[in-house]
Amino acid sequence: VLTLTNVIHISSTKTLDSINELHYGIVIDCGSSGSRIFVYYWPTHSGNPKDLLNVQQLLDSSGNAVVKKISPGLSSYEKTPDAASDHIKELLLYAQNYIPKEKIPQTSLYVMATAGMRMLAPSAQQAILQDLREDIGQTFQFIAPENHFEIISGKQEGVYAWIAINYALDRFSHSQREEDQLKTLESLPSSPGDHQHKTTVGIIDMGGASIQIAFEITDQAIVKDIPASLLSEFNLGCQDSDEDHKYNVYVTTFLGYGANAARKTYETMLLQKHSSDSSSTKPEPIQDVCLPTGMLYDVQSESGHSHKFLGQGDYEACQSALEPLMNLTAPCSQSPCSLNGIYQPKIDLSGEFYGFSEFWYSTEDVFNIGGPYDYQRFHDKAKEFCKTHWITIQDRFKKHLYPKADDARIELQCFKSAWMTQIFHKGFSFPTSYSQFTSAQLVNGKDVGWTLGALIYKTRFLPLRDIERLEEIHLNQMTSSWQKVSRAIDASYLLSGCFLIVLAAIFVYMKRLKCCPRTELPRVASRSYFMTEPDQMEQGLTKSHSYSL
Ligand SMILES: Nc1nc2c(ncn2[C@@H]2O[C@H](COP(=O)(O)OP(=O)(O)OP(=O)(O)O)[C@@H](O)[C@H]2O)c(=O)[nH]1
Repeated sequence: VLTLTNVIHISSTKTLDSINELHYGIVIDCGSSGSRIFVYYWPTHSGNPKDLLNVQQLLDSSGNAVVKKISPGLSSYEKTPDAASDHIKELLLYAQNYIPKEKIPQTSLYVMATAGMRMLAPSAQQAILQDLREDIGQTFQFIAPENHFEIISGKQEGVYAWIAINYALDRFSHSQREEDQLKTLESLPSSPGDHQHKTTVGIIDMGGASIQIAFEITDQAIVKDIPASLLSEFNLGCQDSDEDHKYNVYVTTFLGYGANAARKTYETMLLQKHSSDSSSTKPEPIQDVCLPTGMLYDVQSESGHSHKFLGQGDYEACQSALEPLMNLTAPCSQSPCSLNGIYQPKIDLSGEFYGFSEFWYSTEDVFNIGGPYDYQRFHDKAKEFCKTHWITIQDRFKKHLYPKADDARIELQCFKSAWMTQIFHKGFSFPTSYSQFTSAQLVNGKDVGWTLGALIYKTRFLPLRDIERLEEIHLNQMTSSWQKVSRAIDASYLLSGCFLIVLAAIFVYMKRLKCCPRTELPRVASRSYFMTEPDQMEQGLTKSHSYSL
């Protein structure tokens, strides 16, 4: 028994090794302001088709996420596409140090570009992507077929961000016990085997060049009303038949509405106003209510001319000045509409929303109030910051009183604060009393950028492979255990059979002894008995005994 247990133990240890194996994946976010690499890992899938992969962000030995960002963005290689791969190589050389060497050829690499690249002409986009596809494949051993280098749509970016945060908040698990608890709390009827979706959160992601908004629609009547271009229906489960992970998400993107792009549009608007204003024969600087008081800011126009803007530090005037840029009066063919005449279904204000990128940086970097958003608190901070004289702000900056901010941040904090709040309250129509909005970057220690969602989506079928492998291992283990057990059973049956035969032989022999005493057995007769099966053993003994005589 000991030997059998040991054999099973050894084989299951080997199996466990393969089950506990770690897998790696890399996603590079090529944004308008820079490219950022993220490394993720996950253990082999649990084997339960209802579970998603357990994807984690890779940390270094000090517990810091393996992340690196370089500037400028990939789109800045518009005129020099041949140099684009050097930009990405720098990130990969950094990341590959953190992945076990033997795992590199099994690690998928995804290079995904967003709004900066979307804004380029198709020929420029293709030239950059081609350079990456050729050079990265030759230089690195990662799994990186051509379709792993792509410019993702704003809709994809929004859905990926939505997946990332809901995954980090554990809104995709559907354990029956949790559901039952939830239902008890909500006094909803529960039926066995009834797996319901947890409530998901919505997202608003404001990057440098574009904004995405995405939230789940559970009401089928509203789903039917949403134009296909604004709806994403997807299944995160590894099997199409998996109803538990099917979602209908309203998602839309606004290219050119990201904070940096909006600033450019605003500057163009000021320049146009200045040149069209008959009284503006006076020389520059041009007054800018969206810059801190007294700040002199150099602006490069699209035609390449330099201009000077002078900060007026008037936050509320800035908010009003930005309203025309949101195009709120555009014709709205299906109401209600948000920006640009785009339909946006009524938002359930009892639900939660999370804001990323600019929403996080604008609340946290200078004001230190990232996390749950409070309109009045943010408004007061922003108003105060804008009206503060630029000399004072610079002085504070030099004294490291804004340790999370860089030069670009403090220069545009006033403008970005106004843009963020206008987009949120006027553009997307969240009332100022809405208290379920949180700006975020990390949730439960996980970076919740869209890259995490992209990886979860791209690897959604991997569990199938693991499930098949686990089933195979399980089957082999069952077969080998059964073979061992059945061999053991065979052996014990054989032994018992022999034992019974011996017993029967002894019994027959004893009976015979009673009727024919041994002393009377003639030697010849003994030889003839030797040929009779039931007495075989006794005959042997007799024989040996006789021979020894
Ligand atoms: N403090 C801080 N600010 C950042 C960081 N990364 C980006 N920003 C700021 O946030 C703005 C938006 O940057 P991202 O969120 O990276 O957006 P992006 O990917 O470049 O933009 P899209 O292409 O529109 O998706 C930038 O212009 C910066 O001002 C960061 O790591 N720290």
